Amino acid sequence: MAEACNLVTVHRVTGVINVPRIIRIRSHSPSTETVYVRLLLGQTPKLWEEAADALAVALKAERVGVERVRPQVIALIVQRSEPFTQVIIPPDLPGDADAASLGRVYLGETEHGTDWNAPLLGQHWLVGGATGSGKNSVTWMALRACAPLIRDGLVRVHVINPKGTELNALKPVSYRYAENDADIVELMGSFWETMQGRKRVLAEQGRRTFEMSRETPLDLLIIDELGAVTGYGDRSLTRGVQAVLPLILSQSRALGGSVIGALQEPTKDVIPQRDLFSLRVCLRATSAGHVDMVLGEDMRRRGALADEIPNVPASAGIGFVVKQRSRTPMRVRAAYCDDSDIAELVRVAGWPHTELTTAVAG
Ligand SMILES: Nc1ncnc2c1ncn2[C@@H]1O[C@H](COP(=O)(O)OP(=O)(O)OP(=O)(O)O)[C@@H](O)[C@H]1O
Repeated sequence: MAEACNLVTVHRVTGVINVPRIIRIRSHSPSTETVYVRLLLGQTPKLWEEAADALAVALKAERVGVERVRPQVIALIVQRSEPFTQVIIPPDLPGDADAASLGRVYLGETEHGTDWNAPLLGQHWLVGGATGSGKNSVTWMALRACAPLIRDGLVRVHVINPKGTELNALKPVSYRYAENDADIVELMGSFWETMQGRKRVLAEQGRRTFEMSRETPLDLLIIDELGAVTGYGDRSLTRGVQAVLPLILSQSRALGGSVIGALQEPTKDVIPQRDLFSLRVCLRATSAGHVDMVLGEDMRRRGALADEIPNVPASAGIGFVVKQRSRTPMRVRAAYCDDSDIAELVRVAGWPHTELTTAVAG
């Protein structure tokens, strides 16, 4: 196999063929395995990345990703078939604020059969993907983790929903909610003012880092259709948003402001400061170019084949993230919140509010 893919070396004098040694194979599931390979002298991980397509054909695999493990050792992620054949059910909502850890939010599963978690506190998330790819699943999972914290006043949700769809279920539990252009610009402006106010509070308290409390809650800004508000929307909208969004993205993390943005058509002009989003997820994409635009340079070549995810409902929620440590793409699937899961999250997040409304109505 290595020979067919030009991954062997030949001794110049003796003519002996050196074949890279397989150190270990780990099977995560019938569909995915990791093969650890010791590189031959003179070989680079990049050489193997460039041979990934040929390796996939030779191994009869759908995809081969190449991960740098340590000097001279790489791991080949060999995906033979779709690892995610079932919809992933979200775990129970955390019952109380203590149980909800925003340092480690459960989002779904990885191709290695492990939980897919990501920190939300002090982080921004970007979710790219074609229409119908399931972008909102990631947002809903973040909100489920936040539900008891919203109820207890420790998290405030600011929602920008230009399409007025699905996320409108959040209206009753949102601190701020906007659908039309003027309201969106106003909401963004007030979010930035909140962050500036927070800066003053922290300075007065002599603190440099934010701690989540009722006085200083986590302000979570959710932007559905980031592209519309930063790029291809009406000029008054995009101008207003562009005036503050870069400031919010660059300064709010340490002040208790997090942003989750969803994006359909990832192009340069609509992704503001991509690198400020610490978690970037690329679900099914319509073009190869979109993948690197969301995940970062070279990620498609290194195995994030999001544009090859079939455009069928059974693929919703499947995509790629980049492992922080090795900078290698990893296939993931977000858990799916159905209408009853969303209703439950809104009920828990809005509990005192709902109680109050019921009491008044009664
Ligand atoms: N994580 C998931 N697992 C399984 N199915 C999902 C998942 N997420 C979404 N779906 C299914 O895919 C459909 C499309 O999802 P959704 O509308 O969230 O996609 P989207 O990317 O937000 O699309 P748009 O950009 O058009 O709003 C949903 O109606 C649901 O049936």
